Amino acid sequence: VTLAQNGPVTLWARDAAHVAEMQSSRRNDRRLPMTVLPENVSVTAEIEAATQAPVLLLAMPMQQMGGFLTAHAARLAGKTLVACSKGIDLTTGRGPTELIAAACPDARAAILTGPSFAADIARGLPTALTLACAEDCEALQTQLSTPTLRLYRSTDPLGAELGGALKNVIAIAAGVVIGAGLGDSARAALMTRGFAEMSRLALRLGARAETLAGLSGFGDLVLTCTSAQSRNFRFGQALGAGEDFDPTTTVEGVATAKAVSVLAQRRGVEMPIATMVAALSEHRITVSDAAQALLSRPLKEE
Ligand SMILES: NC(=O)c1ccc[n+]([C@@H]2O[C@H](COP(=O)([O-])OP(=O)(O)OC[C@H]3O[C@@H](n4cnc5c(N)ncnc54)[C@H](O)[C@@H]3O)[C@@H](O)[C@H]2O)c1
Ligand SMILES: O=P(O)(O)OC[C@H](O)CO
Repeated sequence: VTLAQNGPVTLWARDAAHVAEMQSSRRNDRRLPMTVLPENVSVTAEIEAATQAPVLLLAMPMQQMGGFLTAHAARLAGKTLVACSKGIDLTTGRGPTELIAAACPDARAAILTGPSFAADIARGLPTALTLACAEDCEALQTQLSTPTLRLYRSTDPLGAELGGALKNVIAIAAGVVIGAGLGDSARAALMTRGFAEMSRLALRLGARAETLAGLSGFGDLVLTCTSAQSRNFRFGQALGAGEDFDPTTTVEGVATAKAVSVLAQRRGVEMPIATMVAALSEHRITVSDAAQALLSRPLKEE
């Protein structure tokens, strides 16, 4: 919707019936109700039509990205592929740009990530994101920036995608704290220690500290841990309150917590909050036992 301010956009959906619905109503009520698609957004179910563009934004759930890339690798060859997904692939332990590099070695991979609710962007509310690519991406930054979407470029895609992935895990934990009535002070402590955990793992994997301190890490962590617009936060809140949550809602932090726990153990990095979120999400531990386990850890320097 926002990129249509810069020129024609093709929106691809797999389901022809849903495409027909969107073409006639000019809305995607299932995913972005109340937003009318601009005239120069054309909707198609034909992947051939969608992959005519030189630049493609990949915005499907993280655990679906690998399959999509493999299925369409030939059509994606040589394209600029901008991943918008946040997470770590459970099967390979890879982030979005690594999945792209593995499936489409001659495509140019970038990650677009940061504090952004789709509904805010679609409403034209001011939003800032990180666009990270291994090589300089100044032209792409200009092409994808709009009057209300301000992109900052980075050459640290690893750091940017780890920030986007890990913040979802901490956001679940923040939701649990609020849902369980443990209070705002506990949430602030958890966000701070969660940021320390995110940075510890990301730097061990080769990311830059300044990337984690930027929009894709700190910025997205603050947004997602403090807003009920966040599905990860709301999922945690329901978990903390012992309530059910709609299983059809995309909650990227659940799979990411699982993937991170394995990654952290393999690399010998302490990730107590992520490990606890994985255990809570799988109902292997109660909220009170999880809180007790975190609070009773040995005292240490900050
Ligand atoms: N919604 C937001 O505010 C927001 C903001 C920034 C980043 N993201 C990220 O975008 C990614 C997608 O999440 P979302 O919010 O759009 O979820 P969503 O549940 O709203 O929509 C997911 C879309 O992906 C499609 N899809 C599912 N499997 C697919 C496949 N195999 N191939 C092609 N399309 C498929 C679904 O049909 C649906 O249209 C996530 O990684 C999320 O973290 C979301
Ligand atoms: O709804 P969430 O929790 O997936 O958050 C959406 C975006 O990632 C916020 O930056």
